Amino acid sequence: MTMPVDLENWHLVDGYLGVIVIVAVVALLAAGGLFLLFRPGRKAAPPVKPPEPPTLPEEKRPAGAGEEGEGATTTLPPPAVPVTPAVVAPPEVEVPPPSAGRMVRLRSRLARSQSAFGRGLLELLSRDRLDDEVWDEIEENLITADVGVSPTRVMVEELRTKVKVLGTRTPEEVRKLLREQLLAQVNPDLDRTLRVQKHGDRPAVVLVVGVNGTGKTTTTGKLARALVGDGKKVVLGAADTFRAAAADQLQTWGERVGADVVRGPEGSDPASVAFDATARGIEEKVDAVIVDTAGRLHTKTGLMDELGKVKRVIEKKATVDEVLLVLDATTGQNGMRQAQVFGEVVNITGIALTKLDGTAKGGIVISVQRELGVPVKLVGLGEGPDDLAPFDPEVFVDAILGD
Ligand SMILES: Nc1nc2c(ncn2[C@@H]2O[C@H](COP(=O)(O)OP(=O)(O)OP(=O)(O)O)[C@@H](O)[C@H]2O)c(=O)[nH]1
Repeated sequence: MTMPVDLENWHLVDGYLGVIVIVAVVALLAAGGLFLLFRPGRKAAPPVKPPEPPTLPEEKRPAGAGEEGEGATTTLPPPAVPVTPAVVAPPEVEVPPPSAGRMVRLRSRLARSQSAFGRGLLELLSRDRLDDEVWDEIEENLITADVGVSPTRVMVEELRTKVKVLGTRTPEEVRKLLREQLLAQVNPDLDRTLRVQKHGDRPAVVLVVGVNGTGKTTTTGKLARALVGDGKKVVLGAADTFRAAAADQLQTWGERVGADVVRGPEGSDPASVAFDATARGIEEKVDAVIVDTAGRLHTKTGLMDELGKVKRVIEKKATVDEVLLVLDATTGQNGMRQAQVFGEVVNITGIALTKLDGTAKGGIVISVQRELGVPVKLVGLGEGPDDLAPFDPEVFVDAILGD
């Protein structure tokens, strides 16, 4: 039996079939897509990592950080360790060497800076014929070394007479002759004792004056060290209130040898610092109070007022035993003029000649003593803390002659 074919509706059947085929194709495509998307083994997109916490470089990392054992899941803070307060050791107090024999120890430095001057003179004086030209040269050498005009004339006259008497000279005789002359000019008979002896209960007071930059503060500090080295007790007064750094500098010098330093605010009255330092010295029964002053050379009257007041105020409590003028040996004639101004303003009792290691013009010892009528008591022979020595004329002259 055959089914009759409805030819009239055939086109309808044909339309349904088309739709079914399209739906089937779409369904297949969709299934394929899903398969591709979720097939086993397909790599998933990397998850977005949360930002890592910042890390410290190795040496800055706190101890224990990042050292947890494997598999640790939680990080506990390390147990609190009780903090022991750090013990701050008091600054070590130094014991400086005594002042005696220092110039001998520092002689090589002196010889290094001065022997050219001595060698030149010895060579000239050893010549067979000493005519006027040679004598002029000798004179020039002495002037160049800052011996000063009058002492040079005196020396040349004396040498001329003695050479005439001697006639022919051996090198030893020449050396002896020159040594005598130089020593006579330096004058070994001057009293170079530093007045730092206590008066009963009261300390001696040393006032340090001079132009800034000459080594005034350094010399004050070095002197304190030398006195401590000699077994004395010292108080320092930082009356150079003009420059705070000067007081700081002095404080360091004092701390190193266990000496108290009295200071005031920057710009305060130097006289009041000097007064307080003297009072402290009396209270602590020290041997010596050393007062560093500003002594700026604005005007002569200004300087006179300042130093005069400092001195008067100290004298309410003690006596000023020593007024030390600090003079830079390298400044030559300029330094000499400054020294004269100070000499007119205060009664200088001694000279501390600094930086003698840095100049060949050692003749300044002779000229400054002559100009001021005051002995050189101390010499600075270097920047080291113990490079200040009591002046010894014989060691000085021998160093010039390269002995
Ligand atoms: N070579 C050498 N240098 C020295 C000597 N004495 C001091 N000086 C140096 O000179 C410089 C000036 O010294 P200071 O003590 O600061 O001078 P000052 O006169 O006190 O000057 P202010 O501090 O401005 O008041 C420093 O560098 C010292 O080390 C010395 O005998 N020889």
